[in-house]
Parts: sequence; C-alpha cells; structure tokens
Amino acid sequence: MTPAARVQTAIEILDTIAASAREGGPPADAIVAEAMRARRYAGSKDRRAIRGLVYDAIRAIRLAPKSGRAAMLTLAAADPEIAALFDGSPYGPAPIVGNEPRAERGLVAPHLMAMFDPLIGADETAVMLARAPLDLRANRLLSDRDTVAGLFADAQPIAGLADGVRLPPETAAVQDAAYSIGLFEVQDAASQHAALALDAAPQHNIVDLCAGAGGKTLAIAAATGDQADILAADTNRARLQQLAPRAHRAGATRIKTLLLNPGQEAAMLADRMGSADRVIVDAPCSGSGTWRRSPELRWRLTSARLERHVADQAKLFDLGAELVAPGGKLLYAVCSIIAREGRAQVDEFLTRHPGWTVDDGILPDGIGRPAGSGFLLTPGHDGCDGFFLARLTAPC
Ligand SMILES: C[S@@+](CC[C@H](N)C(=O)[O-])C[C@H]1O[C@@H](n2cnc3c(N)ncnc32)[C@H](O)[C@@H]1O
Repeated sequence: MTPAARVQTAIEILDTIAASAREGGPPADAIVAEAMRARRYAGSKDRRAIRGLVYDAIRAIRLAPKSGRAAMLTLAAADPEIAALFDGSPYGPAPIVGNEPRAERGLVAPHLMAMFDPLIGADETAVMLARAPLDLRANRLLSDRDTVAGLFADAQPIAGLADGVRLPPETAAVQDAAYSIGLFEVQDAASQHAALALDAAPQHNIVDLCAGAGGKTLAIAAATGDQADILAADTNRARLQQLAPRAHRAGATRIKTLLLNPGQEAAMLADRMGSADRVIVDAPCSGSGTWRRSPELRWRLTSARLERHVADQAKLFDLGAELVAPGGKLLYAVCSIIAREGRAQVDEFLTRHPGWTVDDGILPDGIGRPAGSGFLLTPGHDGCDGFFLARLTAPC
C-alpha cells in the first residue's frame, strides 16, 4: 500500500469506530481487527502504520468525530508529512480544500473532566492516554513470578504484587506456550490489587457478582490456593462462558458460574442471601480508568450512559450487601476515576446501610491514595489503570 492509501484506510476505519462509539457498537480493537481481515492485501508494515494512525487520532480527539476524515485532518494539522499525503492519488485521500472541518483535540469534554475525582490533577491527565505496559499475573496455582518473568526479555516485578510481572507495551505474551497452559494471565496491576483487596481466605465462601470473563475470579482462586468456594455471576452470557475454559487452564477447580437474568438477580441468588464471607462487586462503569488501553472509551462516555452506570452500580452495591454474612466483607470496585462512580457511591451506600463500616489498609503501603471512604489507584501515582476500591464490613 502507498502511504496515502494507508491514510485513507485509517479514515475509513475511524468512520466505523466513531459510528460504533455513538451507537454503543463493537469496540475499536474489534473494528480494527475486522478491517484488517477484510484487507488481506495489507502487509504487516501497512497494518502497523494504519493501526498507528487510527490510535493516534483516537488519542488526540476528545469526542467521536463527525467523520474519519475530520479526525485525520486534525492529525494532518500538526504533522506536515500526513498533510502531504492528502494528495488525491489513487486510493489516497482527496486533497484538503479550504476550511474543512477538523475534530477537536483534547482529553474529554470539560463537563466530564469536572466529574473526575478531586485527586485527578493535571499531572494525572497528562498520563491518562500514555501507552500502558503489559502486566501479567503469574498463576501461583501452577507457576511463580520468577518462572514467568524468566520467559520474557525486559520483565520487571511489579511493586506491591507478589505475582505481578510488567512487560513493555504490546509484548506478544499471550502467544507464548506458557499462556496456553495457564502459567500466567494478562491482568493490569490495578485489577490484581482489587482481587487481593477482597482479603479472601481458603475457608471462605465467596461471590463475585460481576464476574465477566473471570479476570478477578481467577486471581481470587489463585490467592486462596484454590481452596475457597467461589460463585461467579454475571448477566453477560458471552463473557461468563469464557470463565470455565479459563479456570480449567488455570487449574482452578472450585468456581461455579451463574448466568443472571437482568432484573431477576436477587431472586436467582435468593439461596445465597446473608451467607457469603466475601463478596466482590466489580461494577459496570465508564471505564475512565482504562483510557490508556482503550482510549476510544472517551468517545462513548455520554452523560446519559454515565447516569445508567451510576444507577446500576448502586443497585449492584446493595445486592452485594444482601449477600454478605454478618461480619463478612464486601469489596466495591470500578475501573473509573469519576467521583460519582467511586467515592460518592460509598458515601451513599453508607447512608442507605447504617451499621456497615469501612476498612482501612486494604492496599500495600505506598499504593493508591485515600479517596473519601475508599482508595483510588491512578496511572500517574501508581503506574496502573485508574481504579476505585472500597472494602466494607457488614454489621454482626
Ligand atoms: C467491570 S466488568 C467485570 C470485569 C470482571 N470482574 C473481570 O475482572 O474481568 C462488569 C461486569 O458487570 C456485568 N454486569 C452488568 N450488569 C450486571 C448485573 N445486573 N448483574 C450482574 N452483572 C452485571 C457486566 O456484564 C460486566 O461483565
């Protein structure tokens, strides 16, 4: 492909990504992968270049652009080499005419920035779109950190995580044979901290209420030596279905799954009420803590979607509390740096549930910062995804 044809391809892919962000369709990664499959003629250099242009544009622009061309013109305005490729050559983009509209640069709309947790200052926003490293969790059921670190060049231990291994961005770790036999999982340090903050022990009866594909479920199984009984529930069949094969690969044998029907969650969990020693609610959220990895989530964040998340989080927080045995613990987690999804949810929970108390010291020393009644992990302070965590103890 010519360099101009790569730019035109990036424009077409950005058109699809922007439409999908507006309509709540598939994520950017899936769209890019599909676009590459459809363009078999593109070589590996072409693919790398196109992917680079697409993600540079997504990182640069704060809202879903009106068109892929408007997005690429924003990059062209700052990069004469890209501007020169708007040359009207075959398969390339048409020449730039007059005052063609460009997409606006920036992190997110100002009204959304105003909702960030007060701990998020300019130092944090500067790194919220930086490329993230690839974090692994050595699976202690089958391996250990030194063995996993030894598989990769430039592997570093992650501070505060006995099983954490950090690799340079885009290391093809999952292509290593050790992955296919369960020696490690790909898991950001913040998610590893979240699983450990549950304070689970081998004798515990645990519910993971929003288990998804089981990232944290598996970390909890490993932390308890595969001795705890874990119920992994979720309303999303496609995600939950991934858990059984993942558990099998990881050597985790005591995880049961439960597919919940939306609206009937409490009824379907009726026999578990008041009986769990530990419950984790890793609630659906804006994903604003993961913009380094999924920068296009910014384009999906509207006030209406945020309101829906906040309402769902409060409902799941309450349902999680109903499941906890007297004196048991509930971990509330969101991969978000928006205060309403984090510290405000805990404040409101405590008003609705007098008698519950907040646990301190749920993270290793030096990791995270107190944020209201919980803790906030951030890319700038902790070098991991943004995550809000709070652990609460039920009255006896
Ligand atoms: C942040 S994700 C969970 C990620 C997962 N815990 C992990 O570590 O990989 C939130 C999950 O909540 C699930 N969810 C949304 N509404 C739910 C509900 N009403 N009941 C249970 N799960 C729900 C979503 O399907 C999604 O998988």
